[in-house]
Amino acid sequence: MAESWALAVDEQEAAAESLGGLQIKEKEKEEKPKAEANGTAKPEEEGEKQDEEDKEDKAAQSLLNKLIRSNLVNTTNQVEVLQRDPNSPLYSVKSFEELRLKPQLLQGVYAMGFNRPSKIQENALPMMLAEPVCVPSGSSPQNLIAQSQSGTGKTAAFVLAMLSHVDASRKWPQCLCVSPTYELALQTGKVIEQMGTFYPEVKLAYAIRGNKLDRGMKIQEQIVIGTPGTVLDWCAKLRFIDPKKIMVFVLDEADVMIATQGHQDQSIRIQRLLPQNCQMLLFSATFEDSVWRFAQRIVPDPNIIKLKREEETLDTIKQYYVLCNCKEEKFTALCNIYGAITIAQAMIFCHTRKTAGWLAGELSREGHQVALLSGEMMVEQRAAVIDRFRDGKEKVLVTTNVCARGIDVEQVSVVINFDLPVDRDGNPDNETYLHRIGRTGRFGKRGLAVNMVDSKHSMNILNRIQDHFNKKIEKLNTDDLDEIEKIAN
Ligand SMILES: Nc1ncnc2c1ncn2[C@@H]1O[C@H](COP(=O)(O)OP(=O)(O)OP(=O)(O)O)[C@@H](O)[C@H]1O
Repeated sequence: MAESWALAVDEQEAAAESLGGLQIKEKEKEEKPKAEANGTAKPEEEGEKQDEEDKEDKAAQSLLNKLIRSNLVNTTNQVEVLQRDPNSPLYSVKSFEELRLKPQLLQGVYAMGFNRPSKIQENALPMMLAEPVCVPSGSSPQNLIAQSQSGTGKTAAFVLAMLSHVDASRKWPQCLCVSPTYELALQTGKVIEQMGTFYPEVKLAYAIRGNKLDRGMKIQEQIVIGTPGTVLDWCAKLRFIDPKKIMVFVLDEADVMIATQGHQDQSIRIQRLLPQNCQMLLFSATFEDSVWRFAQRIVPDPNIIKLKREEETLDTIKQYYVLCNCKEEKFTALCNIYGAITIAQAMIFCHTRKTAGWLAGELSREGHQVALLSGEMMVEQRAAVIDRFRDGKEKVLVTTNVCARGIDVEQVSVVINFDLPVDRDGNPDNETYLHRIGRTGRFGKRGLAVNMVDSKHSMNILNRIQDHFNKKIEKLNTDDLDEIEKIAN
């Protein structure tokens, strides 16, 4: 059985490599990047301590979301629009034709399988495409700050705006896009290349570490995408780009940007080099005060578009807890649950990598097809594991919270908190609890959540979670098969 577990891991890793993430991985090896952006582990130190250091990594999470997302996130919420000039009519479009795009771009949009603009695109696109971009000095173009959760079509929107604004006959950079990390820049670059498939005259350059150019060179590509440090060097120190000729400046993932030391200042310094009539566009998945303050420094006189996140609720979830004394007992309880009810697919959350690894091994020995998401995996490997699980190739996904934050696997109806979610100070992490087991209105299917409690402390955590949501979490006796069977009905 141990071999089969090892085989399963090999298989998962092989799947990850075939994803094409390899290219990034090799580059990373060459250039010895910091561990910050790619979700790779720090040098191997055994044990729980390291797991605790396994801190949330916004950039890695954002990349993971991009890698596993193939569709738009649907939301029933309405877009809020604040126009710079409240007297001007509010334009929104329901089709891409209405935007009068260049035929090559319309073809690119349709080839990507987009039939109609997403909610955020309906309002953002007409604003961003409003002509002329280069307005006479004295007035400014339509600047935009847009916030909506990941997967709502922001990247596609600003890529289309950049491609629409370039003059392909001019051989110098006209659009500049900054992304928080090397990997995110590559990912957005791919979207630019894809959408521009039928517009080959427009070229793209990557201002990212490792892309060394000869001194004195001038970039001829019309669009440049990169990370703040390299973009700033290329504009200011090395002068590969004449910032005064930039017409559109995009700052993507502002919330991730400000979480990285130095990026905020570099972005502001880039922005200061740009001409007054350059269109400034800023995108963010979240909009806490710090992001808002940053946005206002980068984007003068903005239009603002916001789309609220679809809230998750516990209304359609049956919640239980099981009392145990140790992890072995928790495992037995889990086996009893599996023995009593049919579980199509389940996600199991552990606090540490070590527990997750142990549990995955035990489950595998019991004959389950198990997928393991672990912190030492590269983001591309994690994406491949999630893809396989979504395709039903494995029936159980064991993971730590850090790895699974923000991931939606719609078909999962059973969630097991093998360890309860706590924050770094050991207090209940209500938000994570809700996110693990909650459902949005769209997936209002019934779900089942089982919490394993193994100490007074975790009982206390559970009680506090229960009080916070004001929803009863029932006790379940997993030694009583009849009782377990009932919860499935
Ligand atoms: N109008 C559209 N119709 C159909 N699919 C779309 C449309 N716009 C974007 N998509 C697809 O939806 C997914 C999410 O879009 P996009 O990456 O632009 O969102 P985002 O808000 O930028 O999210 P993230 O910040 O995670 O990148 C992508 O797979 C993209 O190809």
